[in-house]
Amino acid sequence: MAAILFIAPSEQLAERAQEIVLERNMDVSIKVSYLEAAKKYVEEGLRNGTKVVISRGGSVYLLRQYFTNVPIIATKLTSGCYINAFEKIRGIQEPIAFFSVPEIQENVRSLCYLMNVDARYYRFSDEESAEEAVKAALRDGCVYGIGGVLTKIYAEKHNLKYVTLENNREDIELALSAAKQLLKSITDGERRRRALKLRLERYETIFNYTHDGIIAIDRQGYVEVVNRQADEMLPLKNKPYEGKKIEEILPETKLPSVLRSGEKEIDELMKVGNTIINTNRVPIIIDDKVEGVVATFRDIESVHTSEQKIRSRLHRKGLASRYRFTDMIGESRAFQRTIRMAKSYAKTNSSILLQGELGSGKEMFAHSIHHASKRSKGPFVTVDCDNYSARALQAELVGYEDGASPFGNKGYQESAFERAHGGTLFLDKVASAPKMIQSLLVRVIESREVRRLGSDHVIPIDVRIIAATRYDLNERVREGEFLGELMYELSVLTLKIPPLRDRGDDWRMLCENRFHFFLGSEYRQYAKEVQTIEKYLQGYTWKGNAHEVSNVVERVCVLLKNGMAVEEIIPALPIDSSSQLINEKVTFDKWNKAAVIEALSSCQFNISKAARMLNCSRSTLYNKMKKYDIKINNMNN
Ligand SMILES: Nc1ncnc2c1ncn2[C@@H]1O[C@H](COP(=O)(O)OP(=O)(O)OP(=O)(O)O)[C@@H](O)[C@H]1O
Repeated sequence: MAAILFIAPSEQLAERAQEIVLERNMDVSIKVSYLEAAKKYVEEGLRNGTKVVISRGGSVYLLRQYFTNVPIIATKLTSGCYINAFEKIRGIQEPIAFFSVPEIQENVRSLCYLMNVDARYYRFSDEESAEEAVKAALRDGCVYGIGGVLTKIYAEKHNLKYVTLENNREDIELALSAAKQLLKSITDGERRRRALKLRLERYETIFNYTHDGIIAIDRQGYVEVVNRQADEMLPLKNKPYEGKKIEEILPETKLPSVLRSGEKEIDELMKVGNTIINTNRVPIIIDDKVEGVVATFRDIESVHTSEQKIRSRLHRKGLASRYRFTDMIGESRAFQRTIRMAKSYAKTNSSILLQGELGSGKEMFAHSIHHASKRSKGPFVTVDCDNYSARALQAELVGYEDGASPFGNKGYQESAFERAHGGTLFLDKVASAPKMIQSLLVRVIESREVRRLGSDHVIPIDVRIIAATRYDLNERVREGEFLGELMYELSVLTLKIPPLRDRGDDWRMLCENRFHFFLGSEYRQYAKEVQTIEKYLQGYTWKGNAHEVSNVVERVCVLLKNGMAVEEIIPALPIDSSSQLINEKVTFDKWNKAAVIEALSSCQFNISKAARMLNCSRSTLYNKMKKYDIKINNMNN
């Protein structure tokens, strides 16, 4: 069925319409029918793509009542249609009946008056009233009836002479043109609606699948849209939200003030329950007028989660903890007790102060605690407080905005607290932090917020702090070197790491581990020498703890690999000042092979540094190395 359906009440009208349709090459389905019978064609047409219906007279009236979802165009009877009819009734003196559904047109009335026709006008609306109209005409003494096909039926039934009005070509053309135009605007409208729907669906998808919550209000402050995320993130009231005043759904809102000022507010932070939400409020300005405001909301936690995912991918090495408790070597009761304590601390969220001598494993404990904590998937950030000047340490800890770098650097820098958000911040050698940094730390830790240098807003942070020191902080506080408040903040839990000398045979296990590390596959070759050396080291107090174990073993390995005999190496081993062997070491000849190797290895095999240490020129040192056949390639292999 074509998009235009023409229902002609008579064969004659159908034929005329067909002619025009062919001439104009139009796609129109033409059916001959009227009134009730015409309904089935419209129904069929609607099922098969009909968009516009054309009909005439009473059928139009009836079809419009039945079908409200399709436009029904009427072919109008213009005055030209009556000319033929007037030809037929010329000279008749008796009354003539004019039957029609709408009010008879004024021009027909004028024509009757001019032609001296005694005209009577009868209106009807359906078949029943059509018959009644014919009967009334007969009662009124009418001898002729003029009208459409319906009243013709009753005129014939009641023997009233009748002239059927037929539309002329012009009427049909008019109706077809109107139908064509209407069809165009319907299909255009449908296309536009489809495109709009598609666009809306696309926006709706973006709207509901973006991580941000979105609320838009119109210029009067009425809510236009609220997406799913905003609904979940904010304590909104009075659902459904659309169409309500923004204050009704979000009482504390600042959107109306943006509506008034027309000024956007970017990166504002607001607290909703325990969640910190980052908000942007942007006015929609059209032709210099504020037409509404769109606000986006982002849960800082989720920002950090996605940032962390990216960050941990990019800097996996830098931000992830490097050690686990299982990496720790030591079976002494003292050490095992410390590990057990550290493991129980790991389960909490409190600050931990690690106190232990140089090289006792504080950093290793900090990593392991982080790894065993609920924050293990978050970052582990280390700040060595001994490594920076006061200004640099401040910049490292709190960061700075673009243009606020204390060193005139371009761009911004995130604070260590931000980088550690959701994870652990390890403040190593915390006692080295200058006083002004200590008070800054107190402020940040207490408020759990950090403000970058040059910034006017604070960033909430969720960080567990582990600090390390080799000093007794209580003493430092007493001496006025360390802020009492900071010590209390940091030492909610304290872990004292025992020195190696109090850990039984742990030193031997560490030595073994290091020998394996430095000798690698050659270990078995030197097993006897290693045993002798370990025996010799028995009782040494290891003031530098694991650090010192590692350094001594590394040096011994270099000497062994250079073909030195154990007897030659023994004088190069560390001894306690109380030991008698000290004199042996002191008299160690500067140009002895062991002394040259020791000097080289303690300078990481840097010739210039070793020469300075031995107080000789580089070439003298080269000569000695040649003499003793000392090679410095692959020393660590
Ligand atoms: N129990 C242990 N098992 C294995 N290796 C250890 C152990 N303790 C320390 N180490 C190693 O010794 C070195 C020094 O340890 P760490 O840096 O943890 O000590 P620290 O107390 O933080 O030192 P510092 O006082 O210099 O900051 C590291 O290479 C570490 O891996």
